[in-house]
Amino acid sequence: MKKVNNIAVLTSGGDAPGMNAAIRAVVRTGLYHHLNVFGVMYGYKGMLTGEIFPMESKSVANIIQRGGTVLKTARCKEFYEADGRKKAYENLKKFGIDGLVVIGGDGSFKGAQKFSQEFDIPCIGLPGTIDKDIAGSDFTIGFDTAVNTAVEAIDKIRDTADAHDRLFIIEVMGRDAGYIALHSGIATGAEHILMPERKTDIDDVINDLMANERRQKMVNLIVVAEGDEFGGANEVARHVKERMPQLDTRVCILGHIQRGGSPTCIDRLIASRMGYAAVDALMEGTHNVMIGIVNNKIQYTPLDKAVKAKQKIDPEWFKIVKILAS
Ligand SMILES: Nc1ncnc2c1ncn2[C@@H]1O[C@H](COP(=O)(O)OP(=O)(O)O)[C@@H](O)[C@H]1O
Ligand SMILES: O=P(O)(O)OC[C@H]1O[C@](O)(COP(=O)(O)O)[C@@H](O)[C@@H]1O
Ligand SMILES: [Mg+2]
Repeated sequence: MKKVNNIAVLTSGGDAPGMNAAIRAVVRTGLYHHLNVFGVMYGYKGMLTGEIFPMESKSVANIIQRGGTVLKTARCKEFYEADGRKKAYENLKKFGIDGLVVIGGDGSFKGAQKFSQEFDIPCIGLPGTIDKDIAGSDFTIGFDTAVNTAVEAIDKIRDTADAHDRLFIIEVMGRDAGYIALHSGIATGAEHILMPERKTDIDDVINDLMANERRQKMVNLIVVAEGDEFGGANEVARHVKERMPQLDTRVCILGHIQRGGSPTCIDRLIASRMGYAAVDALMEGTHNVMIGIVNNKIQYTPLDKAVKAKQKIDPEWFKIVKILAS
């Protein structure tokens, strides 16, 4: 059964709440199976600089509830180049590492895919990103916490919007994916949700705002994903102010607050389960897959498929938004 002896774990790309719970699960499961477990600091950057150290059970004590990542994270330019990846491989080999768990987002998986094609170190990916821009899993580690943070913030914005009869245009994170916008927008009763997966029709937005004004619905919330092709909250606000200068319009960009904080129960659960499954996968000799959870079951997706196929948003959601905000 045991195809590996020395495994390493790292976190890469944007941090996400629950990454610590995933690290803990990988370390403790690895030790349970008598593997040597190494931590790599700062993602691929630490592989290049050789910041690699042995981990024990107590290295991951008291972290399940903490946001951020105790292994730190980074975006690493050198890893895009073959020379950089070779240097990283040589460093891993110095420690005899024969299996790697990469906790990160789509970019990290692209890197892991290249690395595992070039060298004889199998990689297992765990989807750790607030954006949920990865196929092969119903949830990504950090998404639920980020959405709940956004919901809490938007609820507060609604209070002040209501007090002043204002339109608020709220920008949430999501570089290429609108899931945070969709989930937080529906959960807070937003009038419009704008996201990269769907072309923004600004006339439609303005027409709705005009209709709301006619029927004296004065509080309006528009949630925009930062990656919306129309240009984000400021751009939307510029158009609205031009066409409806009488509206009292404000912009609020939620920003990095969405990346921090104690992970929700869901994020801790999926991180723990995925971390455990990652070690299983390495031990049974499975190579270069992402561990996902689909319909509450662990599912393996080849790394290249996880990053290529974007999750699709069911158009019915937009109908729901429109009906419920009417
Ligand atoms: N196409 C690629 N080839 C090699 N390495 C990559 C590639 N894309 C991303 N990476 C590596 O993964 C790191 C994290 O990717 P990034 O897109 O910033 O974050 P995330 O993994 O959260 O999506 C990058 O800084 C880089 O080191
Ligand atoms: O913290 P940075 O480097 O400014 O990156 C911001 C980006 O990271 C994210 O928070 C998460 O994206 P990744 O998971 O791809 O790292 C995006 O929503 C956002 O666009
Ligand atoms: Mg990404």
